[in-house]
Amino acid sequence: MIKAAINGYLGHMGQVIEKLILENDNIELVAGIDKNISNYKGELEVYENVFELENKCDVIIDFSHPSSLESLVKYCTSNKTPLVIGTTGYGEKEIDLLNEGSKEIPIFYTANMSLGVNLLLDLVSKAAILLKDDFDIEIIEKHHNKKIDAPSGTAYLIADTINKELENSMDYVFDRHLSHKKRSNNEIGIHSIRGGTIVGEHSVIFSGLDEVIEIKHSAGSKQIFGQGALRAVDFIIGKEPGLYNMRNLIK
Ligand SMILES: NC(=O)C1=CN([C@@H]2O[C@H](COP(=O)(O)OP(=O)(O)OC[C@H]3O[C@@H](n4cnc5c(N)ncnc54)[C@H](OP(=O)(O)O)[C@@H]3O)[C@@H](O)[C@H]2O)C=CC1
Ligand SMILES: O=C(O)C1=N[C@H](C(=O)O)C[C@H](O)C1
Repeated sequence: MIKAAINGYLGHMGQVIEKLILENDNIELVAGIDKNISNYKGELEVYENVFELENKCDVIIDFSHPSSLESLVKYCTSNKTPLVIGTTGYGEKEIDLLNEGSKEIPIFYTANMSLGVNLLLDLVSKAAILLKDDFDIEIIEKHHNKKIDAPSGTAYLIADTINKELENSMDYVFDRHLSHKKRSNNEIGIHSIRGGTIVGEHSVIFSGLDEVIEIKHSAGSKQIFGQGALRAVDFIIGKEPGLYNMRNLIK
């Protein structure tokens, strides 16, 4: 049995993953960590600080907030505990922490744990290469009204995947606020919508002369992300130190 702890346990994804672990014969949930546990009345051991974890676990699953990454990486590197991370909203500081930490432990990180979005990444890569000279590229992402970060981690992941295929020649333009000039050929427009209970939608629009291609993924439930995270748990156990993502898992 793989002993797992969840950081961000009381959050939406933390609760979805707890239910999925209960149905999983290979993984056992041994603890939770969250920022504010004063109202918590459940039976699982839950801590406010990762360093309070009493039983060493085999893996920590993190769906929380960028502010917790530093202590997570410190704890996991000290205890040689692999990490599976789905948290988004990371900046340069957090990416540096991931790169440094992954020299000592295996870290699985992706902004989107669904299989579908990872297929979409392959499709948009191919489309970008074929269409780059004649089509404008725009990304629209839609999420629920509880989401803190914008644009979504997945929108950045899509933009970065396209940009890499196009030899990093593209600039990102966000929401076109109060813009009074035409778009240029070398930009990717990124737009965010927030409302209600939308689980997560990402559309990549390639617009050319008299034709438009739209490649779209819609998440119907948060379970698809949770299931991806549990696949990542199975994958990461026993791996050498390094930074892994869905491409490593799916291939
Ligand atoms: N990679 C993927 O496939 C997916 C990624 N995500 C990402 O996962 C993250 C969490 O999403 P979701 O569960 O919907 O968000 P929630 O806000 O519902 O849950 C986050 C939880 O983490 C807690 N938290 C905040 N700061 C810390 C901290 N420093 N240490 C420990 N816990 C902390 C929050 O507490 P409090 O509410 O008190 O602030 C909350 O309980 C987001 O970044 C989201 O974008 C979400 C779905 C899929
Ligand atoms: O916050 C969410 O809910 C989601 N966040 C991820 C992101 O920022 O891309 C993935 C998914 O779309 C759901």
